[in-house]
Amino acid sequence: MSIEVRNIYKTFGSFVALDNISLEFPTGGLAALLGPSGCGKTTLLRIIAGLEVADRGAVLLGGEDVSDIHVRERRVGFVFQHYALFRHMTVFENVAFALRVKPRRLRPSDAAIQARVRELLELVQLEWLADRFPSQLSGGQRQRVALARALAAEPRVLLLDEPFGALDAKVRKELRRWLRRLHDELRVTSIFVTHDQEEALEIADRVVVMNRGRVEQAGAPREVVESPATPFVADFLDLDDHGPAWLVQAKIRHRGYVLPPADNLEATRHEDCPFELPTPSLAPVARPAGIERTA
Ligand SMILES: Nc1ncnc2c1ncn2[C@@H]1O[C@H](COP(=O)(O)OP(=O)(O)OP(=O)(O)O)[C@@H](O)[C@H]1O
Repeated sequence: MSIEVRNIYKTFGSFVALDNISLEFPTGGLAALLGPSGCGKTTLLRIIAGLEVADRGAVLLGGEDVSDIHVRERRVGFVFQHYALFRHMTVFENVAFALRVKPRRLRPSDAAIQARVRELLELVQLEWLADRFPSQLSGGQRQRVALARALAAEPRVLLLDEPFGALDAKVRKELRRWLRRLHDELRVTSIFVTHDQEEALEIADRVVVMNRGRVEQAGAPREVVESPATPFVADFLDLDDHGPAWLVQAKIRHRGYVLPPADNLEATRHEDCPFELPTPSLAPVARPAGIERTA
């Protein structure tokens, strides 16, 4: 289901948190809201969810204006950075919760709930932990349970606010790739919030760069990296860390280097290169002798 926001304006007192935001998120996409702390990412996500009300503007799900529809009726799934699981419930019961609290006439039978929860736990690869309690899980496992729980309600769209923000870098990297694969399988229109450029560029198919309550640029990762629309975007995407192969190559081009032809590429390290090169498993990088300065 598509998501659209039209002319969203939101203030907190005299502070303008969102200043006339209009965006479209096509059905089945995985989009990232990217920007520095305080730029309005979470506020926009909460308005889409129905957890926050905009002063002006509209939210449309599948073309239908849901601005006045209560969060419960929007059928939106959320996963937050610190979205606490119910501590006194097992993993299984946490995931089953959304099904058990449905009104009686919509509630699946016990057998159907069992089957659905097993299926979801299998999807997030945690069926072997069904009987554990949240305190017996790692942070990454907890977030996967939170995702399974969000999916249990069969959301029409999925909103994730820094879902892996509290995890260490390695787990975070693994989980974001896993999320991408899961999304490829499910194709539920999803938006996630992050302040991590690499995370957004690596897994999203559309990146919205925000700054001070405004959209600076929205486009495919390659587009925002290769053709930043504003100085802010160029500056914000100037990554210290390496990213995927095409991103590293784009960075090389932007810094005044010309890449040698592809068959001349090999994984190596070059003293002149202004940033750390990726490991061979991540990407091919330029052979030292093949790199020419353009300026
Ligand atoms: N309930 C509130 N009352 C007053 N100001 C708020 C409230 N919620 C958010 N803000 C302000 O609105 C701005 C946008 O906040 P928001 O949480 O959307 O930013 P963000 O981009 O998600 O930041 P972060 O990456 O730090 O989570 C911030 O300056 C914040 O202080």
